[in-house]
Amino acid sequence: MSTTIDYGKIKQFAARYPKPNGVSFSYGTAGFRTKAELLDSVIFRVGILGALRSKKLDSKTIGVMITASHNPEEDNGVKLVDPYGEMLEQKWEIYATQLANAHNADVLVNVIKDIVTVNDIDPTKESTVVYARDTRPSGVRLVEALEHGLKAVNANLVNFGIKTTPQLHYVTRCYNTLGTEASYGEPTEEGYYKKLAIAYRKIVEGLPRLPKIKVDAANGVGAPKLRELAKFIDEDILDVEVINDDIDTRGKLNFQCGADFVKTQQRVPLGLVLPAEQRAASLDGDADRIVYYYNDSDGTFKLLDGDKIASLAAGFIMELIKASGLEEINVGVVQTAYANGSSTNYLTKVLGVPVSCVSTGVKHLHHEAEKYDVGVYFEANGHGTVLFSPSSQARIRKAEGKTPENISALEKLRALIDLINQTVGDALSDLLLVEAILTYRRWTPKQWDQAYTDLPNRLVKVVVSNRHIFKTTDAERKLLEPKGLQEKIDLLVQQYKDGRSFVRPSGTEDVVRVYAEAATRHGCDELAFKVAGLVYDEAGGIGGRPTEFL
Ligand SMILES: CC(=O)N[C@H]1[C@@H](OP(=O)(O)O)O[C@H](CO)[C@@H](O)[C@@H]1O
Ligand SMILES: [Mg+2]
Repeated sequence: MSTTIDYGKIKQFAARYPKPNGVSFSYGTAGFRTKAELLDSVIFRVGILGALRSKKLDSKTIGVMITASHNPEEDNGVKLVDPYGEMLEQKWEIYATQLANAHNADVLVNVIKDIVTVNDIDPTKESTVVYARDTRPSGVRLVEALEHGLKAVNANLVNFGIKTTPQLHYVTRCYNTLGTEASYGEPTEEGYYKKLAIAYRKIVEGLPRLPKIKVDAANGVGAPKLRELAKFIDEDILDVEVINDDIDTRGKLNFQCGADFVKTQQRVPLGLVLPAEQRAASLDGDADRIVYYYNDSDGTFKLLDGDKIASLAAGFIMELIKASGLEEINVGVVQTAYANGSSTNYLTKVLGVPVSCVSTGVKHLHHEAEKYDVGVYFEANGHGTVLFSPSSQARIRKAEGKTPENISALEKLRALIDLINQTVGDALSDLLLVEAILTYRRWTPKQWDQAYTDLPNRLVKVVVSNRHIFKTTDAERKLLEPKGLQEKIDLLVQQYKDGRSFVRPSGTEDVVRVYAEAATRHGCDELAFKVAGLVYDEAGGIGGRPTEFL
């Protein structure tokens, strides 16, 4: 089969995937995401872009994931994954947007020609794309559109089937490191489970097992995959019950369950009976996020979110590094503006770890975390992981340790390097990470929670006529535009003890998000709804002013 680009063939294929009229697409924080019925042409074109990216990068394998994560079942989305499992390079996001918006086949071909010329791509190079989808029914049709895009440019297709998003990131890195010194593992689903299971055993072996954990899988792909993973881990070291595991009944995916629901509603998901002081966790629809929680003895719901996980992980890793006798391995934590103020305070003041704040979106966190020897990054919503730099990995693997304490800590650090999916936040890998730390520390969820108390916080959406007029600075914590709005927010914030509030346009939904926190629940809610009211009134609110806005 010829590998070169045949523009006539592209035009023929493209005719089957006309761009819908009157819609404009944009490759945002999480790739393209919208109603599934609008996405056929977009995904067809993403196939073409994936192949071009592979050609550009010396025929490395590129990943494509079809999912809309925690969003409603009728939505879908797509994102490209670079060779080492990272998010697509930012410069190429613009090409994705240009391709998606080309209004006919001729324009499409011209955009492709431009990408080839500007990037000096050798069209005759081979290209390979590995792809997967979540359990959404629309995924079947959209995978076909992707395959047509790939065939239009004679790419090699590797269908990875129904998988979690982090599994696709994992396998992409595995393919590109196969047989090298940096080999990330076996490029199969089974290889993924084995790697995690072996590492988990190394940390918890010989320690008393924790009580059973219930995991809400959001009726998504996490359900069968967690069950599969559990098969590789003996019951004597992990006791897990998967709930909300119905991936066949329409309308159930993420419906009143899952990590996003639990985080935003601050209550247990549908279908979960949770006795006091027992821990449970929720995954999101593509299993790249996880949050923990429990009910206190008086019935109060307590959330252990991404900030709590970051604090738990950073504390544990710092302790191991100290015990290992290795010197000068620095640990840092990366958060976004949505991190609870109490968590930042705990990390900096109690753990004494440097914390950086970056813009929302995994790529920003990941990039910043790479600057540390060990970079822990988590979004408050439960997406995150830990990155060990190549040099810190080499040092940890090489060190022999002088004392039994050194040796034991080094063994655990080595196991952590394998346990943690370093390509991207991974709910299954993070679940095992948290379970391993809790087992090691013999902590109940309440003991874990005692590190610090979250400031009451609230997230509110405001629907406006054009969210693109909102321009931010300072890791999205301040508004530059609309002019004058930030000053008014500042005046409101000053009225509340420990008050903090910021406004930014969402990168995944057509809304503006308002975040507020303050010393009391009443104060926090009042601040959030006053700022939301301000945004609605002064920046083009539409669709009726919600009654709770002040
Ligand atoms: C407040 C919030 O949770 N924002 C989420 C959401 O982004 P927005 O740009 O806020 O829509 O989706 C992103 C992708 O999943 C995730 O990275 C981010 O944390
Ligand atoms: Mg997700």
